[in-house]
Amino acid sequence: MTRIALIAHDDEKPEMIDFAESYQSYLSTVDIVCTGTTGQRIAEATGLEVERKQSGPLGGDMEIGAEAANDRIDGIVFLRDPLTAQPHEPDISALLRICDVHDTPLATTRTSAEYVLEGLAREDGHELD
Ligand SMILES: O=C(CO)COP(=O)(O)O
Repeated sequence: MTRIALIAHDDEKPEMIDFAESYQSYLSTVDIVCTGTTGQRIAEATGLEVERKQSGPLGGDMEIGAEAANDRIDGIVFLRDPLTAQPHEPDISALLRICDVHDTPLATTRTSAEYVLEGLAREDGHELD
């Protein structure tokens, strides 16, 4: 089954929830994996079933990166906060790098996230509303 990672920094969590609501019908057909707090917020807001890793600062980005390194992830939406320094910046950079290495589709903005989801949905033969 298609496996999609959803990750958002704190300032971007409202945007991520809005995004997940917009694509809820498609997201309900795939496996979703999230960093801890993002997953909790998405599950509460949408009722979608999500697998939650550690929170980002506690290693969640690295857990998702490990899956990307094993080609287990079909796409990642990572809404980063471009204006706030993160204590776990090395982990974030490592995740982005491993996506480059494995050609894992990665979106870091709302519009690029829409393009990635639309591409994955098309591959899955899912009609978006
Ligand atoms: O920090 C994050 C990604 O780098 C996100 O972690 P949370 O989803 O646990 O807030």
